[in-house]
Amino acid sequence: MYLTCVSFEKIDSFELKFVDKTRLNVKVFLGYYCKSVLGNCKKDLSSRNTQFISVCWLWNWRGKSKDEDLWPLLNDKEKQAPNPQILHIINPISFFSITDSLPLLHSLLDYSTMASAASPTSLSLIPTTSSSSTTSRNTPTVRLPSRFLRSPLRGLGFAAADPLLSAHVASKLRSLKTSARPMTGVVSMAKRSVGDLSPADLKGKKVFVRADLNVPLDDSQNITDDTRIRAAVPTIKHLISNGAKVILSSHLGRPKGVTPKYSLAPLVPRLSELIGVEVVKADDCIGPDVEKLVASLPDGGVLLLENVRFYKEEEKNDPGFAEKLASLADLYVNDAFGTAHRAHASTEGVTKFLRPSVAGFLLQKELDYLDGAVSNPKRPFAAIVGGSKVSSKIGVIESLLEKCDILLLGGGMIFTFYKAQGLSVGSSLVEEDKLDLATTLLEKAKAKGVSLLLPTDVVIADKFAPDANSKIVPASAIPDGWMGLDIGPDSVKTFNDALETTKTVIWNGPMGVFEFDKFAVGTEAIAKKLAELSGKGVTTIIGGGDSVAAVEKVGVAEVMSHISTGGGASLELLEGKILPGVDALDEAVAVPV
Ligand SMILES: Nc1ncnc2c1ncn2[C@@H]1O[C@H](COP(=O)(O)OP(=O)(O)O)[C@@H](O)[C@H]1O
Ligand SMILES: O=C(OP(=O)(O)O)[C@H](O)COP(=O)(O)O
Repeated sequence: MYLTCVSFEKIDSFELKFVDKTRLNVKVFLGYYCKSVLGNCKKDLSSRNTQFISVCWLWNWRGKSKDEDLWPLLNDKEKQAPNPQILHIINPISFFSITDSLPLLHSLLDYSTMASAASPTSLSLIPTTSSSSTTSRNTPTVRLPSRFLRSPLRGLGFAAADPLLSAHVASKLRSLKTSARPMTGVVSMAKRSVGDLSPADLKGKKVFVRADLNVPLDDSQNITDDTRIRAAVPTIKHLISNGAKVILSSHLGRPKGVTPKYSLAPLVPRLSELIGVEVVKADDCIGPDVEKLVASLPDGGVLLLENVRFYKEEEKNDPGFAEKLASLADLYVNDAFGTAHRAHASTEGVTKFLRPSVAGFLLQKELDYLDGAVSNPKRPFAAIVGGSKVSSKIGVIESLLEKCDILLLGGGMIFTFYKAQGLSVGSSLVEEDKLDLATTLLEKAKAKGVSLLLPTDVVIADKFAPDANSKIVPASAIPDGWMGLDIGPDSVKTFNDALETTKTVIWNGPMGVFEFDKFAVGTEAIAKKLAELSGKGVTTIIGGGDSVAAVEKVGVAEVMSHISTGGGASLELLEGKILPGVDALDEAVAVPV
């Protein structure tokens, strides 16, 4: 039996068709990632007479062309596999939540029970609108009503790894068991967590923990916001209290080679204080000296490796470098949610060399929360995007236009849009190669009826410094030699009015250079507005190192619904993208049938 979901995006119902007569041998994949589902299917393609149920309801796969879909993941032999149902996995998009899936699953399984009693068979899910080579006029069909479909919804998190559901499906499958061949199990595709490891798995083990300790530092190397360090503590404490030796790794900033300014050394005192253990600091992240420090690490000890981005191999996800990192440890825990959208050596590469590779508590918590809140947001849903990582974040806007009702842009992002509209932007931050994209995005927003608001006035400065001369000008009147460093008061008012109607707001990227008091007004005003909305029951999610630092500075972090340690990561999650750092981790263990 092989059952998979095929693009549900533009359809409101689909059919279940019995397409093949084979002996019943059921394998169920409850999947979040079609990629993983396919990976698992591939393992079994070679074995004859294995059929699958693949219920991959949570992954919203947006393959735009054949090259981007799952087809290329199959090798030539697999593409010609005798099992024709494999074709249906080419572009699976599914939108079910666990709750929605239960009745669906029940009906599938009940129906397959009936069908198997009559004639052992194979199932395939085919959209009603599609034509399929495996559809035959005589195939029995069940039409599932559109209420089983919830669109557009996707998931990634651990909350959905409902063991009850896995157990339920397993018991259903037991009732389908035939003597012909045994059934294999129910695989819930959620990720394995550090909490799933037993004390015996951890005692005396060297654990490579990738955290995101990319905290803001001032010119004197003082930590200006320790949110990310605090967020990393529960996993580290759990490991040391179970007698593990923690080898802690992180990046800081975006250094090009070894740069003392980006050393992790300034984090050691705060980290030690929060963990309650004197953290040892290595001057490198690989090599003989590090190996010696690891060898002398006691059970329950913590060794902080130097900034992993001092090696260019980190961002290149160089396998040799990943292997060197991995060679320091016995197992891997990824707790770096803020960096989970990067396929780097310490977030993705190491998983190829370390088993188990599991998620830390922070990663788990972030996915649990964000998945629920942004995959099915209460509306109107607004996103506020600012900050300085224009090239990373401008691309996200296209997807946000699909999800949001209101999109507010601020920070360094806006000048690329102004310039694209023919305005002069002085010496403001501009991504020249994104001008066309900015124009397209403005047109798309209009066509989709999304309220995309750009600031109408800006605070400009004559230099990038806290003591710069400043003035407020309309967005259309930035003189040469001046740069925009904050949004102006009219824009704050317009943004506040727009936010007034919302039920969910996600914010990533400050509205201005809030580190300088003169240019912090716009950011602080938005922070205060979101705090006020939180008090009225609006879901408010703040993501990103600097955005979180900004709300901490204003003293309103506590009242927000969720403070996320990842800005780019939370936006990519919202986009429906696979986060490679999550994807690479071990799947949760199968429930045997
Ligand atoms: N108009 C601007 N010009 C230059 N830098 C800006 C501007 N507005 C905001 N920034 C800077 O953006 C940085 C934060 O950007 P980013 O890293 O994208 O946000 P986050 O860390 O919240 O994800 C801050 O250091 C801030 O000073
Ligand atoms: O600060 C981070 O991301 P964020 O600014 O999107 O929150 C993470 O540490 C990732 O850093 P990167 O965007 O340099 O890969």
